[in-house]
Amino acid sequence: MTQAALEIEGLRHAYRPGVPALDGVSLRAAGGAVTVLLGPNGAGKSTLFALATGLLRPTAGTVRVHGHDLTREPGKALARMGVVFQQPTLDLDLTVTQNLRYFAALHGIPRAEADRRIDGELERLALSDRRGEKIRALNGGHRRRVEIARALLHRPALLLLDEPTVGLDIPARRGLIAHVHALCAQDGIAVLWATHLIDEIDPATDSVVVLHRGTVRASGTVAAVNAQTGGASIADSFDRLTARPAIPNAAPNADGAAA
Ligand SMILES: Nc1ncnc2c1ncn2[C@@H]1O[C@H](COP(=O)(O)OP(=O)(O)OP(=O)(O)O)[C@@H](O)[C@H]1O
Repeated sequence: MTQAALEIEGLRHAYRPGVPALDGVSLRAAGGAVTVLLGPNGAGKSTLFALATGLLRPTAGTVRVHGHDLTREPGKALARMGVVFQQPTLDLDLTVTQNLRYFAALHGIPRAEADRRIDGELERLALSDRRGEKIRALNGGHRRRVEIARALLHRPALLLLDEPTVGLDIPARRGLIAHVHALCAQDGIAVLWATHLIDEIDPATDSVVVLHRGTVRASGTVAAVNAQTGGASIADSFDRLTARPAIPNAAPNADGAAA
């Protein structure tokens, strides 16, 4: 099997002894595609992100980023990874450019090169005209885009996004989803996108990993997951895999439109 940008094997973590939040999770995220980590509240998505970024140490299992083991070669593994956490981490009283320059400096990117990269990322995220504004003045969708621009400045091979659309309205959500898919296609980076929202999956292109109560219940393309469950759609498969009772004839809504 060829090397994927992210390879997780047998990952386990328990916050309390005997109560695993993750219990032997394995998954891969390949370059040029979005892998959607789909799970309901409490499935273990944020725990997986904390382990994949080295914030928590697993009780068992491995995380490899472009072949670099996160425990044994944390510097090399983290250098290839960009992260957007669920909770925004921009400095509200700095401008867009100041936030991005600060992050570039932390990565040791020289100022002139940092400014070139900042210009490029802001342009493709349609934010060039906001560069001099304080983060406080931006709406939620634009703040998220700044976080994505920041996560890409050191040219990672892997981008981790933990529920990046939380709090955004529907047009902002759609815009963010489209931007991230375009980044994948343009740069060939791998994206792991955690969500509980089925309508954030592009059934034509995305891979899906369904996580429930700390274990992977199914994975693969949408067609493969539906074949595994016998579901008529990914929404149906998700209900079957997470044992949520299906609501007959329910109208699709913003949180779970059938794909
Ligand atoms: N710091 C913590 N201490 C103890 N238990 C925790 C902690 N963080 C998470 N948990 C528990 O671990 C399990 C997985 O939680 P986690 O936050 O990883 O799930 P999630 O899929 O990200 O959920 P959500 O969609 O609600 O963010 C849950 O049972 C949760 O209560």
